[in-house]
Amino acid sequence: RRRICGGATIRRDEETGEIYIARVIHGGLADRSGLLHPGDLLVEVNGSPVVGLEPEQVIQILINSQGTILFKVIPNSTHSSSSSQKLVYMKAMVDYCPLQDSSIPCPNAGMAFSRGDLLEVVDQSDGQWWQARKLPRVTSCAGLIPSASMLKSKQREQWWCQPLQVHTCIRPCEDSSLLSLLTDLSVCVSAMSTPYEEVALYQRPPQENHRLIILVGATGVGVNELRKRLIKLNPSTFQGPVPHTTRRIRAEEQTGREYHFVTKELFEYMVCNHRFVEYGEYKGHLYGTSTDAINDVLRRGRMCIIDVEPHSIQPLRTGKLKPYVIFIKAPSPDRLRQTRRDARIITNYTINRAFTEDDFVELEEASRLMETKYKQFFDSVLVNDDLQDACMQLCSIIQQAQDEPQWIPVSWSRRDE
Ligand SMILES: Nc1ncnc2c1ncn2[C@@H]1O[C@H](COP(=O)(O)OP(=O)(O)OP(=O)(O)O)[C@@H](O)[C@H]1O
Repeated sequence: RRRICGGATIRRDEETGEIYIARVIHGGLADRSGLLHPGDLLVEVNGSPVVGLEPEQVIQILINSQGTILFKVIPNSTHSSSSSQKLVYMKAMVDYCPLQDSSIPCPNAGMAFSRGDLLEVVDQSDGQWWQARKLPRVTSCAGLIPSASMLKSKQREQWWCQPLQVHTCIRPCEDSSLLSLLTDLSVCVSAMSTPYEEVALYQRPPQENHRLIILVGATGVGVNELRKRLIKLNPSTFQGPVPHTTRRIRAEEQTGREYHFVTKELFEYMVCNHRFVEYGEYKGHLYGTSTDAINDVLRRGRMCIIDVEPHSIQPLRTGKLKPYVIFIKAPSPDRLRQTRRDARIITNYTINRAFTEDDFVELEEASRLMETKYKQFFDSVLVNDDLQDACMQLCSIIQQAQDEPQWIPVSWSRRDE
């Protein structure tokens, strides 16, 4: 059994009754003193022998002590300096709460985190429990988090033991298409196999292609409007990929400019070969955005801006595209009503009308759900309040994404990716 005391956890050897320092919490009191190390045998606390005591009794001695606390320890001769450990950075792809985890040796020393949090892992010497701090750093003291393998087995356990959880996990929030359902399932499965994603700071070398910029947001929040405005603002820098379509070419159009006009057979062939990021049907014709069209824009040295459904982000997360994902978030309900007075809801076939009260409620809810569900994939969140402001903020976020160091998965930098 283990308990925490002054930034260290202790454990009792059940055979001998001896009390040992189990781990020293990085940045805590004991760590800063430099005097206690994992494996040290605790002999006395303030002159009282502790051998044979329960860890709780040792804690009680500490609680009752006033002023200086005196430990008598026999140092662990084999301990290796923890300061020599390399810092590793991880993005959490799952949520974790130590207070709901019965297996944690010491819940008080645990650190809660949620999907998308950036963790600085300071100690991986234990195969089961690591020590980490959240970034940006608010405290110098680290907390216990389950190791990747530990978290994987916890996730697997939850998956198999709680069928209801699986159901919740895969329930799509904004549309119920089979594709969305399957992609949600794949997001869950991938979070189970990679609960932490190792990340590193990446600065795009000037000669390398720009990072793909992905905009996502709930229907009607203004993703398309922002994308269009951005491209209009600086068409020589920002560009959208040229989509493919099976509809007939019109007199004023040119293939490869407005669209790549292709036959239905070729389109279907491309679908089968996974060449589309997204595709769909409109008035009996097929339309789609291909990865080749994205690469065309990037190869020409431009910044490619696309807007996709959130379930299309995962397949785009590759070392070649190094996508930077910006979530376009709905503003507060009041601001939504004030700013969208002249806005129009336009959907595929027949609808082109002003926003109603129900639309505002739905939009706000959809935006909130989307953020909760996919936040681990977002690099930045932009509130689309005043349109001009949002457009300017978007420009500056994109500039930073391209020119300043950003956290990306380390796997994206590997040559074999
Ligand atoms: N910040 C804003 N202030 C006022 N009106 C806005 C703002 N952002 C977008 N709009 C307007 O809201 C309406 C919906 O925007 P838009 O078509 O870009 O939504 P969308 O998120 O792309 O939706 P969809 O996914 O259905 O295409 C448009 O009339 C657009 O001009």
